[in-house]
Amino acid sequence: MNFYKQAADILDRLGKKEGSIKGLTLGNAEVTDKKRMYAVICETLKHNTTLSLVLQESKLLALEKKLTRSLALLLLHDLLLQSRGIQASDAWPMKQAVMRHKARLKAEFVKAKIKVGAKKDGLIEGEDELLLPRYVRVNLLMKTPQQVIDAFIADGWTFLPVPPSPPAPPPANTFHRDEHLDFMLVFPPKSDLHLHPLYVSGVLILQDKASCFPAAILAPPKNAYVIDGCAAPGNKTSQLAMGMGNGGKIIACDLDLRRLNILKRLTTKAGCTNITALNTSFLTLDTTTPDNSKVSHILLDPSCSGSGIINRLDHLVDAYAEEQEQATILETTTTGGAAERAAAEEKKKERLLSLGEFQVECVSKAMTFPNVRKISYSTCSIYAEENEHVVTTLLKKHWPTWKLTPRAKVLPTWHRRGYPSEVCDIPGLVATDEDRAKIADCVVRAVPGGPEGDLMNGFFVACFERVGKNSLPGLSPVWKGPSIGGIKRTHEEADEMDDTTTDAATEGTSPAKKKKKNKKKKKKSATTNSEETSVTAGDFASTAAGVGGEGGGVEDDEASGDDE
Ligand SMILES: C[S@@+](CC[C@H](N)C(=O)[O-])C[C@H]1O[C@@H](n2cnc3c(N)ncnc32)[C@H](O)[C@@H]1O
Repeated sequence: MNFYKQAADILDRLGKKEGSIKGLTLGNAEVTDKKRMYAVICETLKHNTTLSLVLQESKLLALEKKLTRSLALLLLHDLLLQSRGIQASDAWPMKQAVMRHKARLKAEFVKAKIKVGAKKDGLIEGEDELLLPRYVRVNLLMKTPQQVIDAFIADGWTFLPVPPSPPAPPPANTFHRDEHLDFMLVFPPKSDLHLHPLYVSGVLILQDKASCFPAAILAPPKNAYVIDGCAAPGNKTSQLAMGMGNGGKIIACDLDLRRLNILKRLTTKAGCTNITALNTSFLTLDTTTPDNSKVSHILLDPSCSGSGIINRLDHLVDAYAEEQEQATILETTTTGGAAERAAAEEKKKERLLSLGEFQVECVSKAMTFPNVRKISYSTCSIYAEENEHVVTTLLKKHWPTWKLTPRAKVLPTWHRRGYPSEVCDIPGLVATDEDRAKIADCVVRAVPGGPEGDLMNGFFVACFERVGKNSLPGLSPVWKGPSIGGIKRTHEEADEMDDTTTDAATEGTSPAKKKKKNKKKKKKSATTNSEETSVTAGDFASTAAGVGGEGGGVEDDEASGDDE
């Protein structure tokens, strides 16, 4: 396809929120010159305000009926802002349609820049930046946060002992520790650390805060067998490895070989030595192999709409989408745009439903591993269809064997929880507002952006725990218990039940031996529990070290693997 037509198609899809900039350009197999495409899309979006005004004032679309709005914007961008002009054959009718009005368009561009207060290059001040902090995960496999803090202070940075209040990005040349994740440092927006020796050597991992939540919540013990089911490009995998101190074993599975190769490169750079990368579908894994049947923890961060991801440019997509919609309404004479809007809305709904089905399938598959006890499910989506609705469907399907891990063990000090209004009814389980609120409280959300948002990408995490193998008629749902205490009691019951289950294997041993074995088991379980708690709940409250490793990773991140 002609480069400009393909670019126009991408702009249209961005306008309909069918993906993110990186996903539709760098991550798009149909695009051959990915870097050029990414640059053209970014630049056109950055100049959208000025170019749209040129389009409107010149009435180009009315004069040249074959031009679409997105194609016209792209061609105007190259005509007005690129010294080399439009890179297409002079015989191409679309180029001719623009070039016929070249003088007029240039004159309108001069006027438009003055009108919108744009700088010399047609860019409005501040239009290309969104002030999110630069989050940096310290790779605890290599250095402690204090060592990194000292290194930055030695470089001339000022360390803030407490984060700004109310929450805001740190001012220029200052940085602080994150208040929820002890391995995380927070720098001012636009801090470019790519050339910093600590980044180059794998000590610093550029990873959004929210994307560190799933591995921190899952927090497998050091010797565990773990699967990261949809792992590439691998920031959450390396966070798991970090939290496990390179102990145990992590099977990192991804369908996409190119992305899996990025995972291998990144996790090697990060010094991870306990990861086996598998290029296969998580959905087809054999749960009965010797390794897989030992798996106790699974992290699932499956493909999603990516609607929560913002980077410095994604806010421009929002503005573009809005303008696109307005323009469609104005330009559509027959239906006033209503039919187009309804069709686009329907398409979006279908896509979310199909993503939701895939996500349910992934978690349901995870629940079939014979010894799995804990599963974290996450998306970088803002839509309930991929979040609360998926969780409710899973509870409906798998209750009472699986329940949600209560807030006390899921980033308890993180304020933003699920939306109760999006928790669906489950007959016999969820019926009242109180039920819905309790379910919503178990899960974590992050609202993208700032200042109203959480100064990070939009995100969602839920954690499921197996209640017991021989479950469980009559066990109260956690949120129907009398209090948080009720939740705890349910956990203890579950642990006891697992003990009972394991006891089946000790049948035939003498009572004395059995007693000894049970004692041993109790001791072992205490050790395991202390390993788990050392990296989970309480630490979030106290911000003690080791919340469970570094992780994150954004679906679209390509060459670097950074969460940008
Ligand atoms: C959101 S991304 C994962 C990001 C990753 N967890 C990180 O933090 O770097 C989703 C990944 O799921 C992979 N995927 C999609 N379907 C899959 C399947 N059936 N089995 C395994 N991986 C799959 C995609 O290739 C993509 O790399």
